Amino acid sequence: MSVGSIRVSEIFGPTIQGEGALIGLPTVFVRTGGCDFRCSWCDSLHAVDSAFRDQWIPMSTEAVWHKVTELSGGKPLTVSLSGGNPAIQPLRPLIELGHSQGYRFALETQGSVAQAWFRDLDILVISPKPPSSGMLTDWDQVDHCLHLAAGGPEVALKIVVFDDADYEFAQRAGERYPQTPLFLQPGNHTPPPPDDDNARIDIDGVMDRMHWLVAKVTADQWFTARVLPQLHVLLWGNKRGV
Ligand SMILES: C[S@@+](CC[C@H](N)C(=O)[O-])C[C@H]1O[C@@H](n2cnc3c(N)ncnc32)[C@H](O)[C@@H]1O
Ligand SMILES: Nc1nc2[nH]cc(C(=O)O)c2c(=O)[nH]1
Ligand code: SF4
Ligand SMILES: [Mg+2]
Repeated sequence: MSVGSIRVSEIFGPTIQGEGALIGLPTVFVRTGGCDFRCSWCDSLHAVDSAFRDQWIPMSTEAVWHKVTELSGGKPLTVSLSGGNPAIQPLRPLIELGHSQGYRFALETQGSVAQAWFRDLDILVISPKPPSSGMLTDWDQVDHCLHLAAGGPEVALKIVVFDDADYEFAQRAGERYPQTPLFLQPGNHTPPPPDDDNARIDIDGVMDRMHWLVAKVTADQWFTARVLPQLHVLLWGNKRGV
């Protein structure tokens, strides 16, 4: 991979942002390839598992930007940077280029890698990984991400919840960052078959966890938490590129 190139798994859209603070907002996704985590339930393994490495294309900033402007018809919108972990890619020049043309940038990351350029984003979504993921969250790194973003983007936390232990993890995150909007997202259990466009999902399970989560936050009087399903999963299941 040449210096400065971005490892891209897929660029798609416009679609709507299906998760969290920007839910429903039209967006183009740039999904980078490669992740320093391997969550047990990751729904984007095609951008994580090295078995898919041959599908990750090193692209120049200009080439990525050309595709984004083509998909958006040159009309500025919010670009969603996801992955994999987009924080391990050299994205500063892309953000700079897009801003010069009136676009906005949202980035989703697990909070394991902090970058000075987080400050240049418009929205930073940190999604610390709860126990069910099998990953360990390093809160010092999450603190560092928030520290570097201070004075820059809007910041939100988005925590996937499958069970009680995950819910308690989310509560601790809420206590640690009382000023930061926090979104709870029910987990989608179905193992994602990344190449199956008609991938079926456990919609009943997602809905059960959604009901359960609403009951939990209201019973606990956790009145600052926001509970949202993955809208794109409700609409399109595990289909890729939507
Ligand atoms: C695929 S990740 C990519 C960005 C980054 N690696 C991260 O985890 O934040 C985007 C979002 O999808 C969430 N996610 C992944 N698999 C999921 C699943 N099976 N059910 C619900 N949310 C999931 C992640 O927790 C994260 O908030
Ligand atoms: N529509 C849509 N919304 C999303 N929000 C977060 C996504 C992701 O995989 O990062 C995602 C995605 O893949 N599609
Ligand atoms: S951190 Fe994000 S992309 Fe990486 S394995 Fe976990 S959910 Fe998937
Ligand atoms: Mg996804």
